[in-house]
Amino acid sequence: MIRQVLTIAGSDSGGGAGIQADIKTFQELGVYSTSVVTAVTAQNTLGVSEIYPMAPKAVKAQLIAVGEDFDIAALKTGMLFDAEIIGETASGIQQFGWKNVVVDPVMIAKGGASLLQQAAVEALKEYLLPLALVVTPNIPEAEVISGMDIKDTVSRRQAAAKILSFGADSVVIKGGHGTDPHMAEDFYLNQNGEELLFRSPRISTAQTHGTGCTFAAALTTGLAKGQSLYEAIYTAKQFIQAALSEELHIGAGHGPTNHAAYQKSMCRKGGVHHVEVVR
Ligand SMILES: Nc1ncnc2c1ncn2[C@@H]1O[C@H](COP(=O)(O)OP(=O)(O)O)[C@@H](O)[C@H]1O
Ligand SMILES: Cc1ncc(COP(=O)(O)O)c(N)n1
Repeated sequence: MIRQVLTIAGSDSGGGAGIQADIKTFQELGVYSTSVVTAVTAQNTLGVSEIYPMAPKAVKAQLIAVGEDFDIAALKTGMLFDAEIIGETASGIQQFGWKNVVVDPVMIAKGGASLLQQAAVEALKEYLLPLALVVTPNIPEAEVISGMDIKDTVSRRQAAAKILSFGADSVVIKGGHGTDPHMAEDFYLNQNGEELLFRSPRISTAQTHGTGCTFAAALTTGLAKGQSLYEAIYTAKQFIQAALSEELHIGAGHGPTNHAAYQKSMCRKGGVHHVEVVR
């Protein structure tokens, strides 16, 4: 039977991030996607113009509809917007006993719009992080959650450890916002103190809308298929590398990544992107 996954996230009318990026990624990687919409954003590659959060009871009703009928092998959360929606999300995950929970703590869109209310950060730490198998902040999000500045590899490790103190099994601090001009380096740390670096050549492109959502969705797919966390992160890194490599050039701003590029690269001899793993 096809593996079933769930994304709990916001809608991006521009189609590059949020629920739309997740569903495209799930489809490309061969799992069946269900979705719980937390907010509707009016958004394109130039930015977010308006946000309409769903009523918490509408989020709850969607969670129950999915939970009562589908066998969810893994799920990801994205834009959750406020503390009430975080509360409903955490309750739903607990009610249905869902495992393989990937928390992408979406806070700020690339154009600067706030996708999570400041007051909700505490709710995220208290209710959602303890349920996470892995939490995938980018560098600014990791700084907010940990309350620490990340300026080098030492402070990155310290921030990761602080994030784990809120109860997630593991963390990946994504490196898209890093300062290394040559490498996009994602740092993994788990509760046993095991750490890994997943490194790919940094691609010079402005077509980066939805990179975080796409990476987390690919990771979620790997978990749903029974891959180890290591394999799932590795494949997700290959997926985003392919999606950034073959630009679509859509829209006038930060364009979307190319969700079809990974499958195309699989069909080409030597086309799959190499990821360096440093232990
Ligand atoms: N220019 C780039 N070249 C290669 N990989 C990138 C680039 N930008 C981001 N990535 C990768 O995309 C994924 C998402 O990272 P990031 O952009 O930090 O997340 P977010 O979209 O949440 O800000 C990570 O695996 C990161 O290493
Ligand atoms: C609805 C929604 N969710 C998430 C993001 C973040 O996008 P990114 O993956 O580029 O950080 C977004 N812009 N819109």
